Amino acid sequence: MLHSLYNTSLSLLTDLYQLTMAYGYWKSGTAQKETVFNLYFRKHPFQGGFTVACGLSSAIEYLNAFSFSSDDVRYLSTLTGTDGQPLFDPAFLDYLQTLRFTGDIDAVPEGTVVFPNEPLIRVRGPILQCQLLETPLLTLINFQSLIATKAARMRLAAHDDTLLEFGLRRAQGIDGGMTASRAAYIGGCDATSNVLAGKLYGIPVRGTHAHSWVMSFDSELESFNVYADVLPNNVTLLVDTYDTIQGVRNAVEAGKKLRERGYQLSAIRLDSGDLAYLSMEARKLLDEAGFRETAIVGSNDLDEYLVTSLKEQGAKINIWGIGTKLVTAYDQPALGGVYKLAAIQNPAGQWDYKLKLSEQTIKISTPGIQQVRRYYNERGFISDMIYNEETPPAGPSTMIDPYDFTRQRRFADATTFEDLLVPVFRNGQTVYTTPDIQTVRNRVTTQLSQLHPGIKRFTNPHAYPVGLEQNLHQLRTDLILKLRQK
Ligand SMILES: Nc1ncnc2c1ncn2[C@@H]1O[C@H](COP(=O)(O)OP(=O)(O)OP(=O)(O)O)[C@@H](O)[C@H]1O
Ligand SMILES: O=P(O)(O)OC[C@H]1O[C@H](OP(=O)(O)OP(=O)(O)O)[C@H](O)[C@@H]1O
Ligand SMILES: O=C(O)c1cccnc1
Repeated sequence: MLHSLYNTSLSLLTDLYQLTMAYGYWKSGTAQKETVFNLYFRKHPFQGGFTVACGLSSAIEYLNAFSFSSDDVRYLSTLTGTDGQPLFDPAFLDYLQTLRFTGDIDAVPEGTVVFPNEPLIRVRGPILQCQLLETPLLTLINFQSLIATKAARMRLAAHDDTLLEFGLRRAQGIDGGMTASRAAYIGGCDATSNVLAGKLYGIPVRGTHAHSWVMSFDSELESFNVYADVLPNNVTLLVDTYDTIQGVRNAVEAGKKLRERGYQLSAIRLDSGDLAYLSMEARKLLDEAGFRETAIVGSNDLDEYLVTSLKEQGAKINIWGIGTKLVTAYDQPALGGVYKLAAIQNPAGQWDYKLKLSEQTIKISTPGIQQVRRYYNERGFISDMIYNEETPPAGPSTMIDPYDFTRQRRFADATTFEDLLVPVFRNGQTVYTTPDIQTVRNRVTTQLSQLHPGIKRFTNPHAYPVGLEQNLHQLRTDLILKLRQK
């Protein structure tokens, strides 16, 4: 039975302004207005060409546990405004105590490769509830998608080598460490050093030993022999505490003793110096001594660029231990996912579409009850079209680049398509079976294998085509013009 950090109510894990707006809706009698919000991002992280959606299972747990306890409302009752008077009417706090999520959610399954402007989560329901979900949904999806994407890039760099996530000690706190371990596994790591993540999420755990083990003995060789004695079935020896080449020779000595007992020296680890040169030298020494099966682990501030470079240099590393730069998403510490109102139902039961204007074209939102249609040919997926479910494409449709309407595309070469958002909640009840973590991880592998290599490259990746279906594009354009005229 796996457990999670999100299955107790975390309803106060939100920004105060969500609660003041909720209060405003309640007080003005508009709390029940039916709305649709979309969660999406505008730009891939790491100047990359793809993003891996991650965090939905945490969001589902969060929503299932969503409620305000008497303790929560007691705290809210202590909040005061600028005049020192209570912020919230006690009747509103009573209302909060009975509040549950009653809406619908459609979402892209975890592990799906996604692109800018595509809704990853679409929330439909009373405006008060939808608004309260903005901050927690963004908290859960932004970070996990960021780390899953970073890990997927590491996986692309490492090809078929083993990838170990070693980041807990450098993570952004406990939750940063826990969710990073989960997302890193989904993105393509093979195991984590984080034992609690292993227990809670069912991720394989792996590890070597630290320099302190070696330093605690009078000699390196003695430290290796004792380690091999006590854990003969898990021997990876860290060889760089004093002199790496001598360390490899000592590992070979310890390995020979281990062999006499019927065990194998599983690996050595290099954690400093020139990892290309030292791994090639170590490989020679190991091979000459008959330890051809002994692997070489490389660690030390690695990222996808260094792994790529080291492989190009001919490094003989076949297991990569990656910590800081993975779990902190070092070169881009946040994914800028946003959550925008896209439609409000009017009293006649029709949708009034909503759009946020901006001087920056990229920040103008898109209205509509959005769905994403992904088109495939025999090699993989070739483009995505965002459409309004109220005006679905009838047959082959033209899609239009939201930032340049002269860029249009028809799907002449597509053989099949699939709609990416699937029903997750209906009337507040889960209608989705969360896949196990292995299935999610496999989805990432499959999806990346279907993506053109130009989109996966790290430098100036090719932009995957994503556009708006022509009716949605027209709706958006008309709304922009109308709002600008006001
Ligand atoms: N052949 C190489 N090509 C490019 N970068 C490398 C190579 N070998 C190691 N690096 C990287 O260079 C960076 C600095 O390594 P450096 O050798 O200065 O660390 P170190 O001082 O040996 O290690 P530490 O400070 O942990 O003891 C690390 O990110 C490391 O992974
Ligand atoms: O380098 P990372 O990708 O973050 O991987 C984790 C690092 O953590 C350990 O180092 P330690 O905490 O002993 O620090 P140090 O090697 O930097 O001295 C380990 O030896 C790795 O070098
Ligand atoms: O097991 C290891 O080698 C390890 C674990 C955490 C951080 N650095 C290394």
